[in-house]
Amino acid sequence: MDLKSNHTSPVLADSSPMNNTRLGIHSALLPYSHNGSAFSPTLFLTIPRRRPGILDDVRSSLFDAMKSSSPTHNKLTKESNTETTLNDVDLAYCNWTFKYPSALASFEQIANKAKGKRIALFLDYDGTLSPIVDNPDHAFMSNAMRAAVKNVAKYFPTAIISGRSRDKVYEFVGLTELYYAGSHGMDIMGPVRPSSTDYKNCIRSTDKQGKEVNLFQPASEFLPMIDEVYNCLGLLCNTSFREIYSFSIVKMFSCESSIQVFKSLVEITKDIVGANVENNKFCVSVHYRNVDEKVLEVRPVLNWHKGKAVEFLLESLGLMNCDDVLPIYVGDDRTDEDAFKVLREGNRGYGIIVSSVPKESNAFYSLRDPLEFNLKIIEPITCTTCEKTLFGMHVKYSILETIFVGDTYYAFLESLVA
Ligand SMILES: O=P(O)(O)OC[C@H]1O[C@H](O[C@H]2O[C@H](CO)[C@@H](O)[C@H](O)[C@H]2O)[C@H](O)[C@@H](O)[C@@H]1O
Repeated sequence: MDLKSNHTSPVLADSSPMNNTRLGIHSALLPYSHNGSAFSPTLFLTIPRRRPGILDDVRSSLFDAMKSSSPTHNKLTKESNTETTLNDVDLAYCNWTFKYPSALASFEQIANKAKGKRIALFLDYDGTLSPIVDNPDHAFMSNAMRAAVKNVAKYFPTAIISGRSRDKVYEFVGLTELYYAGSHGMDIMGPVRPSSTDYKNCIRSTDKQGKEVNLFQPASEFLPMIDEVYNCLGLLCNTSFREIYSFSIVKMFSCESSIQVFKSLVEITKDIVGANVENNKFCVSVHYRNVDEKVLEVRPVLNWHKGKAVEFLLESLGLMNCDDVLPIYVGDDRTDEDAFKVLREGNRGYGIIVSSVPKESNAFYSLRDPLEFNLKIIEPITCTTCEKTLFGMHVKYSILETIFVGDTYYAFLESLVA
């Protein structure tokens, strides 16, 4: 098994591509961010001076580039009889979907691929099942989404893989029928594996309902250090983070010790006020999205990520290397890319990226926002011809949406539940 921990230091990672100020800090890194931007593994701190950030510039130049290589979309408005252009943002998004087609529009293609296969569904939480909101404690999923996920899980093994702590994401989702992986897959509670001896730190345990499960925590040796970092950051936030008026980003760095992390953060963020620190058990998130949609994360340097968590769960479910299994992973941020990549590289399944802005991804398909990913109603249907009870997904907003009627529809559904 390819699980290596070469360092005992945690990593601070962030997605901002800004580079105004550089402060070198020792370390080996894992480049993680929540915003989908890739960055080079160099060490520096970046402190942009003004809002809006460079992301806006990048975005607008990207849009300009797309626009100039696209046909002009003009339309005449009936009322004013004046010419108006299609909104630039929509146009850019529209162009992007040539590369990452909408999972809704491509349902037939997905359905074809799923024929005769068992689907295994992996879902990210923030930005996928819940909308992104300012306060991380208020990222609630809607009841409709919960009901949809519950229904999906009746038919397909379904797991949530989140950067949150496993307990926290379970608290939000509240469905006992799912498998949960927290801390970006570093804390997995899954089905009892046929053999857990090949994974260090994989133990038998019981879940909240007393059911026997496997608990895999590949980063458990980092726990004391992460706790220390969390305590330091918590103190820092209480004292100096009051009201954010300027914008500082630690692009990414890691240190010999959490004390160094703490000292660096004090220095970098002394003018920043109002941020919020979240303990995700094996990771610590420092939120400063009130300046921009950013989160800084401290996590162990460990060759373990959401892609590995998908593989681990597939293996635990006895679905690994099975030709008749189609894993689907839905996620929205940089950490989900590891899972998309695993599915794409092995030609095993489909990643679906939830994004309202164009960005490079290893996913195959896209969805615009969590509202579009509403698995709404999935209900058993009785086929009028064969009288078998079938599995139905036929509502407007669903990645698995189907509007088939008649035989084709039933044939597809039958193969799904076969
Ligand atoms: O893997 P995920 O389930 O997507 O979790 C990733 C991070 O999500 C949360 O932060 C993000 O959502 C917050 C609530 O909408 C938002 O305020 C923040 O700006 C986003 O980055 C969560 O709070 C983090 O701990 C997770 O790592």
